Amino acid sequence: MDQVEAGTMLPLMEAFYTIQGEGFHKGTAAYFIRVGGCDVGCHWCDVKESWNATLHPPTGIDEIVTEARRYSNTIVITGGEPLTWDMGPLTSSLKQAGIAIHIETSGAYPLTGQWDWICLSPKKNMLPVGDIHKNAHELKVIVYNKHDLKFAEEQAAQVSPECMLYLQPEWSVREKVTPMIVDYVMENPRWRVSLQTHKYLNIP
Ligand SMILES: C[S@@+](CC[C@H](N)C(=O)[O-])C[C@H]1O[C@@H](n2cnc3c(N)ncnc32)[C@H](O)[C@@H]1O
Ligand SMILES: Nc1nc2[nH]cc(C(=O)O)c2c(=O)[nH]1
Ligand code: SF4
Ligand SMILES: [Mg+2]
Repeated sequence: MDQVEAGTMLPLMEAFYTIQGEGFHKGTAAYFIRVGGCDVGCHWCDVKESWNATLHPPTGIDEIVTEARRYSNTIVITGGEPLTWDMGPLTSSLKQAGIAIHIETSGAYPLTGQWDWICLSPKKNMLPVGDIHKNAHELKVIVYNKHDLKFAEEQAAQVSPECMLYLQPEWSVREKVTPMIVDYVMENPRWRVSLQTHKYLNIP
């Protein structure tokens, strides 16, 4: 559909008001907009239902923004992979409404849109493109095994000096990898631990 190509409609999977569970803004209220479509293919992805964009109805950005502003002055755009789509129209409309806009992204597609906070969560199987590393406010690497710590350092070498660094256990192996992350952060205090606290709180 032309309007989805243009970013004036987006395949909307769900939108919900909750507490940001992860990373730097953990613990703060925000309205989440989950956009469908992702072909990065992380085998442990916790929202595989988001991958097929055709299952999620093309929704006009005016409708998305009207709903969002009823809930919060902070919006997190996630997915799926939001950068699959042109984020320009949605983010300029949210900006006009005076809303702070955050993104959760793998960076696998070119960065579009205007952002107050970029959380980059790079994936080995489809590396970030362009210069998103330089623009990231937060680097959040998911740790599934020991090799992911090496990958984390390779990614950290590409971000700005101000970028916050997080290691987040992959949920299904959290009991195994969390002790390894704890030791790593104590030895490398540039890094911080990020937990998916919303899953412990039983909230979306
Ligand atoms: C579902 S993704 C959507 C946004 C984007 N596609 C990305 O990967 O950054 C949202 C966040 O959840 C993380 N995530 C996904 N599955 C996870 C899992 N099983 N355990 C821990 N974090 C996970 C991702 O790395 C990302 O930081
Ligand atoms: N509460 C809550 N916090 C989150 N932070 C990042 C999430 C995401 O799926 O992008 C997420 C999510 O799904 N729920
Ligand atoms: S990039 Fe994000 S949405 Fe896509 S498969 Fe990986 S974790 Fe899931
Ligand atoms: Mg999530």
